[in-house]
Amino acid sequence: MWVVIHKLGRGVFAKSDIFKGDFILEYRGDLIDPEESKRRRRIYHNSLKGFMFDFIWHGKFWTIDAARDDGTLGRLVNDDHINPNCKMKRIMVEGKPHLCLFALKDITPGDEIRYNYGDADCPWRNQEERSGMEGASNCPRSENASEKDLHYTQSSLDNCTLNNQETISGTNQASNCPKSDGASEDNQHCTDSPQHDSIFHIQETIKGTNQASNCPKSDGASEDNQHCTDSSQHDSIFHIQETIKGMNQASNCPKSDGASEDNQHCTDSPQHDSIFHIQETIKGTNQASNCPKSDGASEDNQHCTDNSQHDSIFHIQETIKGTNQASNCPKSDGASEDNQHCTDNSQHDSIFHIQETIKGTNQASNCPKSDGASEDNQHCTDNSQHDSIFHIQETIKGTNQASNCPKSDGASEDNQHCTDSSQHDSIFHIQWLLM
Ligand SMILES: C[S@@+](CC[C@H](N)C(=O)[O-])C[C@H]1O[C@@H](n2cnc3c(N)ncnc32)[C@H](O)[C@@H]1O
Repeated sequence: MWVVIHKLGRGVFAKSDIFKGDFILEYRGDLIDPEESKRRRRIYHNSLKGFMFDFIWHGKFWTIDAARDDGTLGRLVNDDHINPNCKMKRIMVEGKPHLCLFALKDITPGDEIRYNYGDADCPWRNQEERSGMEGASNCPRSENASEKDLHYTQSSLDNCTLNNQETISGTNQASNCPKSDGASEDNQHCTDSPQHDSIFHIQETIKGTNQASNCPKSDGASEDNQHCTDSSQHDSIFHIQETIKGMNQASNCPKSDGASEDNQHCTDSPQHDSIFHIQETIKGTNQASNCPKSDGASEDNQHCTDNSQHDSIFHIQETIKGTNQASNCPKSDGASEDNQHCTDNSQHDSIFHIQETIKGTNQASNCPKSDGASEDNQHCTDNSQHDSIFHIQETIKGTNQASNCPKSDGASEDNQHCTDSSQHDSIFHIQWLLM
């Protein structure tokens, strides 16, 4: 069972053991100077100011602005100034400061990751913790994130990223991964994309109800494609629990786990083949979505079968009480042409567009534009929406949701998964029953 924090909105929870001194994740965002920080604060809604992390560097206040939802988890870690289990440190990577979280103590599965935002004037302190998205113009702020600069190179960075991905789930981090609080500072290698693939559950609360999702079962996918099995909780499974009523939601991109080039849909920085199970309970009703069934696509393209769920990138566009969030298609960096479903220019067949209407506000997402994918893989073009794009339209509070089958305009037979005569297996119609 997962602890759900009702009043703080989203929080990040350990899924596996984390040990004292372990590097946990980076607080990622735009590094901006004091002038730019001031400018953004002038125009940001209060709820966004809470994602601006100030710290001193070279005698000035700099800011990491994580207001934009880039899918990373650092921005979702909550404050605890009394009993934090981790600490933010400033790490230098190729001359630029990065903010990285390190465990102050052993953290066990189910614990919420929380750090002391600093001496800032956080409005929720000295009073009962209350709903999180109220103004927090000076939180988080660390006035002494680190007393001295620790310098690292890109290669040590990359090396550590790899080790983190390989070792964190239930085991110690590799020896060259960053360590804190006791470990030599020399070992602190903060990574460029240190989001940890195996450990977090985002638990969100919808009016006091719990949500949980389980790892999909894989039983017959080729080793190459088997990203989530019974025995190994896969790094791409995210549990997204959402809090509606004043909260934002975010989706996170899982990291690549070393799929062969053939299956490398999302690598390094780009997001990865991911299985999302979004289960939402709103006012006591359950909703569930299931993996689409495969209809005979070539092995090469068969990313989702009856038993092995599929590499899916979710784009969750959410408008909650007038605030938009958007996530963008990950960039592909070297997937073979055959499998390159999401490139700089052509988004991928597995992109989910989740449209949610909450409290009467509409959001819309559009089909990604394709400009250069091979015919074989061109699943979503200007004219033909692709078979694997999910349009989940959700209306909360008594309205209907519907999704339509995309129209095909000439994609090769191989890829034409949704036609007039055969409703395609990858289209989900998710309808929510409310109240
Ligand atoms: C960096 S975000 C953390 C993620 C946030 N809970 C969310 O759902 O987006 C910082 C914001 O979370 C909320 N928050 C963080 N720690 C809190 C706490 N201890 N009590 C109440 N609200 C908190 C505040 O609104 C703060 O501005």
